[in-house]
Amino acid sequence: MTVKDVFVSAPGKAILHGEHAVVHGKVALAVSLNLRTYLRLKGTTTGNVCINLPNIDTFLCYDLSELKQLIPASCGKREEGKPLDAELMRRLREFIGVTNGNLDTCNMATLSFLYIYISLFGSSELPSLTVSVWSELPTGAGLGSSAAYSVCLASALLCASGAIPAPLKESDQSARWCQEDLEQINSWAFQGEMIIHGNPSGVDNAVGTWGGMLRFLAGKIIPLSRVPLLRILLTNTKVPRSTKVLVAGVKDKINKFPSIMTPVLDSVDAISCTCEKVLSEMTCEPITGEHYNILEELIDINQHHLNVMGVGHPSLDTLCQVTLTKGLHSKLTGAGGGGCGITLLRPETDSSVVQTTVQDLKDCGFDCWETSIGGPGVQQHSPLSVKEEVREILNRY
Ligand SMILES: Nc1ncnc2c1ncn2[C@@H]1O[C@H](COP(=O)(O)OP(=O)(O)OP(=O)(O)O)[C@@H](O)[C@H]1O
Ligand SMILES: C[C@@](O)(CCO)CC(=O)[O-]
Ligand SMILES: [Mg+2]
Repeated sequence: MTVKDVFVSAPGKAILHGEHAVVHGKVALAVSLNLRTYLRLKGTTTGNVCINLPNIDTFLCYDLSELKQLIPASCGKREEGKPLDAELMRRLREFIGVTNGNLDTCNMATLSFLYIYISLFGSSELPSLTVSVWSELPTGAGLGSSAAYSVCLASALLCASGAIPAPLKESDQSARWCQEDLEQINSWAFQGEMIIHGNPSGVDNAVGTWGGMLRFLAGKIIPLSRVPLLRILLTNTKVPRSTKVLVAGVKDKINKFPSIMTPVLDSVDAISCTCEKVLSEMTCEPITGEHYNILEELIDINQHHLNVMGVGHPSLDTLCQVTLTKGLHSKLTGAGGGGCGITLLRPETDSSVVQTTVQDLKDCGFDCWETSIGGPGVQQHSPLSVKEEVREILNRY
């Protein structure tokens, strides 16, 4: 069986409010970014499955006959959206040589690819193919790189397996799937996130799938269509961290001090709800300085709560202090522990202030840029419509 070629992309995300609390059933507000992950899947006749992940220096090929041995009897009987298939996970871990629970960058990415590939094709015939992924997102920095990766894998492999149609018509440059297909992509991407994150809430893969701004609560996704245009500065402290480890740390703290941590999570929930209310008011009445004052105070309070949860970092404190000297308010975004932060810019923030702030943050060794938010969710592309720089990288493999 030779599968058809597929080219897809999915956006990264920034969480405005609710990271970590969302894992424990609280509201999160998240928004897609204009930075994307691109995946090219090519049908081959080599008898191999190859995966090229240049962002993480991973280039691997597996013989189909080896992979066939890993297919568990349960394959094909399982529905998407269910907990991971423990037997397939056990076999895959053994196959790629992971015996303890600690998965490094390369193993996590490889495991989630092989898991989705075998789950989707295992009940029929494993096809020979090459998957290459390249991302504009920093890997493991809080901008949802794992979710964008999982959403790309899920959409391309579902499409190649025929489980969902390819939406792209000959004359199109890019196309999106219908709601039902997006739900399937989202739930397979969630499986990928389970392998990478351990215990994900699903907010990141939902943003990667649907794009725009979302309210997320216990798996329920509500797109927020009426939101004001927000100017946001993104800063990558470049301090490495693992979402899986940070999420597990917050859980331990909640288990250790339930009566202390529960009110903190409830307060974060109230912050997300208040922020949503203010954003909605800003679309139906004239925007005032007071709206921005409230948004800034919410950012400050949430940043303190995130420090209480133990997911702060001295580099993030520096970000908050440096931006505050310019009258700007920042918080971490994503899992914290380093990684990225967001800074809210006011409409009247002068470009000279933005420039000097960016320079001051760069002088701290950080990457910093003004970003546009609300990019489209997962898309299929005609290869020629993709930016030349991305095409050139993916064409190397
Ligand atoms: N471009 C990519 N190529 C291959 N693997 C990737 C890529 N992007 C992300 N990954 C996988 O995702 C892991 C990083 O996920 P992690 O959840 O820790 O960070 P994040 O998703 O960037 O941040 P957050 O979850 O806080 O938003 C990497 O270790 C790797 O396994
Ligand atoms: C830290 C967290 O809340 C957000 C990571 O972007 C984890 C999750 O929701 O899965
Ligand atoms: Mg992640």
